[in-house]
Amino acid sequence: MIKAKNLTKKFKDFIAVDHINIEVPKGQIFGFLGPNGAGKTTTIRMLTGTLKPTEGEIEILGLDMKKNEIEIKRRIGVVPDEPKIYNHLKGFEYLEFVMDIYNTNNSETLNRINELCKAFEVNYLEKLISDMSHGMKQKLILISVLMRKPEVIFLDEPTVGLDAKSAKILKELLKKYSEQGTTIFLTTHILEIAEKMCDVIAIINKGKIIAQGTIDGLKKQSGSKNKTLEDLFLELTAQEEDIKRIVESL
Ligand SMILES: Nc1ncnc2c1ncn2[C@@H]1O[C@H](COP(=O)(O)OP(=O)(O)OP(=O)(O)O)[C@@H](O)[C@H]1O
Repeated sequence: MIKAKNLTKKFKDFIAVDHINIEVPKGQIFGFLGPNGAGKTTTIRMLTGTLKPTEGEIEILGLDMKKNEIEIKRRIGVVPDEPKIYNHLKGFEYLEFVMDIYNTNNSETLNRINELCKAFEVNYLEKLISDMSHGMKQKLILISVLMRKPEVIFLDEPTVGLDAKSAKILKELLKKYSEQGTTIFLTTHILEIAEKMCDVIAIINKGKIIAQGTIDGLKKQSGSKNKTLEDLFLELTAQEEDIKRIVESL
């Protein structure tokens, strides 16, 4: 469903994403982890057609991104890390706008909006987006994506700004959708989310994928099944010694 081959992005001389390979089959929840600045958002932007790669191939839903960008964009859903949406619109106007773009202004979608609003306790669709908090905007974007039931969903740090109940509902919903065949690609800094939700994870560091597999598989490779994902992540990204040194110096 999601394939990237030798995917690379250079910003002038700086290599933000360095020849990475990713393959996510239908119905899988794929977790993309990495320290700040590792290249996660840059990768998502390339996979979703908002940033042109410097090198490499992308295939989504069996379609080549170079030839079928519009078709891919029509069939995927993207929840970006920053909820940048039209501030001058009210919540319901934004949802209507998205329904018009995707040509899904029908009773089925309206019913789904109602259900999703109830689930995420969104009772502020009359408010202007400019007057909404970060979490309120995040929930509006989530609804605008989930209401369309896209076949592939990309989420960049989706639980940031969400209260505990909304975050839990989102996690449960994503699991349910994946069981129904939706393919999910998400980034998170919350390793517990990765551990509980993801079928497969990849860890990116300085633009390169340094580990990829199931969490159990990665633990086995590291030689200790008792390690937590946090231990494994810090070890692989060579941050464990740094942390010891920093804490000792404080
Ligand atoms: N438009 C740009 N121009 C120049 N450099 C960029 C640009 N976008 C991203 N970068 C750089 O590419 C690197 C990867 O950034 P990216 O946003 O992909 O990281 P990330 O893994 O998503 O980080 P975080 O976890 O902090 O969100 C960073 O060093 C960043 O400064």
